[in-house]
Amino acid sequence: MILQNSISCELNAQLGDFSLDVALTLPARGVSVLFGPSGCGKTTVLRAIAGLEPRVSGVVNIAGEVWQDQATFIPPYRRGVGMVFQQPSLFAHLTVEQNLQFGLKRTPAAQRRVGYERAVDLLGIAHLLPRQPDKLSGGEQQRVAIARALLASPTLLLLDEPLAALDAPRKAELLPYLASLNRELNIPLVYVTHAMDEVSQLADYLVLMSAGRVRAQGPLAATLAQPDLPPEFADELSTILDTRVTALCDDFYLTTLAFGADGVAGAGGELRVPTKHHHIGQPQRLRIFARDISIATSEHVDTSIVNRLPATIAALIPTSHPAHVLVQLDVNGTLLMARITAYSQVSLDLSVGQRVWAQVKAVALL
Ligand SMILES: Nc1ncnc2c1ncn2[C@@H]1O[C@H](COP(=O)(O)OP(=O)(O)OP(=O)(O)O)[C@@H](O)[C@H]1O
Repeated sequence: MILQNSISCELNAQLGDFSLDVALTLPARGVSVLFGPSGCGKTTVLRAIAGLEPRVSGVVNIAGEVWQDQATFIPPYRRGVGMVFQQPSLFAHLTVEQNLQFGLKRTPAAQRRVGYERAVDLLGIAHLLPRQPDKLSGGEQQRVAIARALLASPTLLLLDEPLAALDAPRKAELLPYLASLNRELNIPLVYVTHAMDEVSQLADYLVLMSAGRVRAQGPLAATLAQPDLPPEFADELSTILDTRVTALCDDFYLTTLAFGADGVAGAGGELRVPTKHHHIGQPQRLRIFARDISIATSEHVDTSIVNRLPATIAALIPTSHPAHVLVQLDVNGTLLMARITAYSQVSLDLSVGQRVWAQVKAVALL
């Protein structure tokens, strides 16, 4: 089945003291990430989509196909979802190759959407095929588990904190493989995490959850730039920028990245960041937290802050915290969001339309 349009869920449950009441509309392509603190109900939503939570009532509609409603409950084995969990659950007595063959045999040849070679190649596990799972690192085991799930040709791949059990280097090793699944395959991913670095690197669509409710949802960049993010997510407020490498300064190990309105690199402005194996012309996505931009009414050259951008104040927006104000900045057509104190707004006498300098204190490369 080719998925089109959307994955739509309305889910309700009372599990002891915990109540779940969510309505989601996820695009049926790309990576949708459910993000929120521990215990907010992310896993329960994922399991309900897979048909593993009979206690959850409501509607699960996958691109027009009803998996659950008042009259219907398609059993899990007929939903054709692939699941990957925090702990890779490989068969210990089988080699990697035999584990993969197990996934492959679950789907008749005519219905296969991912070939064996392709899955092995995508996850970079050809050299691991003869080994037993206990001879693999945690990250390698997880790559095999993902390949096995893919080989069952799922209509939807559900990943529940697949990196949570890994240390930082293993996590960094696995993230690019997950990102490539999105680019290379036409299988929608729904990904649960409480790690924001995974969100910004993987998500096309973001759902912010807390206490069994959806607090915000939408395309990644638009959701993170939403001025009215609920207080528990206010620190996440940020601008995602798509940039292109325009210069490399080897003396100081700095890369110049140009961004622009309508995707024209350089039309908006330039940022310099510590070099990370860049080459000229390379696309690079950035995240700039609103709390990492400060504002000056004149250019400060006597500062260690490398990135200073001339901007116009497009909007001044109160936040749920009285100490903070959001400043929407227009940098030649690209909008950046800054968070400053209400005290600074008053003492600098900031107003909409004013020309200022945005001082960017930190940039995260995604
Ligand atoms: N059978 C149950 N009885 C009572 N409460 C339950 C039951 N199953 C789950 N819960 C509660 O439901 C809430 C949501 O759990 P869930 O695992 O979905 O959260 P989560 O956001 O995925 O958390 P984590 O990030 O820690 O995995 C939790 O507070 C949990 O204690």
